[in-house]
Amino acid sequence: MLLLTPEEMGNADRLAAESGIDSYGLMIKAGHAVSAAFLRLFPGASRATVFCGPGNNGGDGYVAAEALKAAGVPVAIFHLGDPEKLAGDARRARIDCAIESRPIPDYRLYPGEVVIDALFGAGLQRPLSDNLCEIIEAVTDAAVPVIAVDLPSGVGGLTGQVLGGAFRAAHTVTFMRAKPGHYLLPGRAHCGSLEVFDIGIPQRILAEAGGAHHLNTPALFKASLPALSASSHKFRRGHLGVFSGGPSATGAARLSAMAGLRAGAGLVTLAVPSNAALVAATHLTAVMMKPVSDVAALEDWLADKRLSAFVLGPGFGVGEKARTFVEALAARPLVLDADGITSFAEAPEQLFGLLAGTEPHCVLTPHEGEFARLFPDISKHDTFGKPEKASRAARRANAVVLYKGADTVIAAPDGRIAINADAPPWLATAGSGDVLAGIIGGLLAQGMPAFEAAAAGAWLHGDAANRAGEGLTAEDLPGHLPRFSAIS
Ligand SMILES: NC(=O)C1=CN([C@@H]2O[C@H](COP(=O)(O)OP(=O)(O)OC[C@H]3O[C@@H](n4cnc5c(N)ncnc54)[C@H](OP(=O)(O)O)[C@@H]3O)[C@@H](O)[C@H]2O)[C@H](O)CC1
Ligand SMILES: [K+]
Repeated sequence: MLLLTPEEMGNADRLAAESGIDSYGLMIKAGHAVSAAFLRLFPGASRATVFCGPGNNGGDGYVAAEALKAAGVPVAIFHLGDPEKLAGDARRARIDCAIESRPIPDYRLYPGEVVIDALFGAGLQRPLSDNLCEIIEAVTDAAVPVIAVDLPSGVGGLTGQVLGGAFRAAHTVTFMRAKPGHYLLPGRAHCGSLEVFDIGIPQRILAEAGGAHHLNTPALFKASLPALSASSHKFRRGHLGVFSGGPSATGAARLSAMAGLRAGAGLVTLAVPSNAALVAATHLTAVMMKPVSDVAALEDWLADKRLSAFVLGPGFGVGEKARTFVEALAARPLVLDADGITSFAEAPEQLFGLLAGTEPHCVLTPHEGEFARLFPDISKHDTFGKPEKASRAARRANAVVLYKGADTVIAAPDGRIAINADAPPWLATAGSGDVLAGIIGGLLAQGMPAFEAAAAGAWLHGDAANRAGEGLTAEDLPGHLPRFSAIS
């Protein structure tokens, strides 16, 4: 599912106009979609209170106001800025709207009203003024239902960040394609239910205008998911190696290993330091075990070319051993998670050097804190949204970066970005990240390319959590992974 950034949507508008499509016709359809949503969702409203901004978002608001009046709804319009300065389609929409408007400071709460927020959409440039924030706060505190046009005003369509303040909509009507800010946090929490309305811009124009950002749905990775065939053999289904920590820290790696097996790897081996072998062995059945205490033992083991992917990080321990192991593994498909990432906090360039110059085959899975350790300068950039941060990090590391959180973003060095928005809050539980690393490792082991494996891993992880339901523990997740053939 393609997402369009506000800039790309602007390009689509321009291309549509150049191809002869009437831009005012698009605005009419947009405004009518908003009035239809109002009538459908709030048929008993005492008044439609329409806040109209100084650009085309405001234009949509004037069209909606006029349509609601024609439907018999009492309407009050409050404008921001000098309406005489409106230009283009927005000016025309105001002229065609026979309702007197008042300046926004005149607004007072009105019992039973429903607000249409048409202040800013794609054109939001800077934080809202204090005066506007006060009005938004009054509306929010009074629990007045809000329908947002395109985006709740104050939410950045590219980043999902709130600039100063933002409406909390019950419903958002956007046009043609959702924007990243509808799915990234905190924007997602401000949108309420999201309606994507087709105002008639042709698909070929949308495809020409955008392309980098996608919502993470199976359409993005389904074609690359491993398929079982009659000739499948456990060796053909790949061999995943998962590195364990010492005797008191084998649990995290065991979670990864089990998840890798459930994700379809034909064989999974837990590589353990010798002093942890007994502890690990008492907990393993289908997962095999191999003592690998130092880099010499690792290099011996790596001579087995059937080993097709690795997970290093969960419970491994931070330090020199992790760095030397990654040095030995860097040319192979690898998920680097947790301690594996933190081990490079003092020398991120060493890691980037190891991964440079090849087809990207490594997946880094940092949460916010780990991301800041590897990419401190990128992480500090307040104006970058999560996709831009992940994308810059992916280019720098020449690796797929899966930036974890309630709005996980997956970015490839070639610019592809997937936003994962289906994970339930109960997925934030101890060991959940270890399972995610294992799923991705299991998919890499079966030959899936790194970006698709990471996107599929994040989606499968969320899907398993939804199936397992509230109260799950990380151990429950692998057992709830869906059959790949059942994913649509
Ligand atoms: N995408 C489509 O196919 C269609 C979209 N429509 C609607 O159009 C808007 C985008 O319209 P645009 O005019 O580009 O932008 P906005 O209306 O969102 O906002 C621009 C104006 O707002 C001013 N602005 C920006 N930020 C602030 C702020 N924090 N405080 C005050 N004013 C602000 C900005 O002023 P500048 O000084 O920065 O120039 C502009 O005046 C899209 O969202 C849809 O709703 C079409 O109607 C249908 C087709
Ligand atoms: K808006």
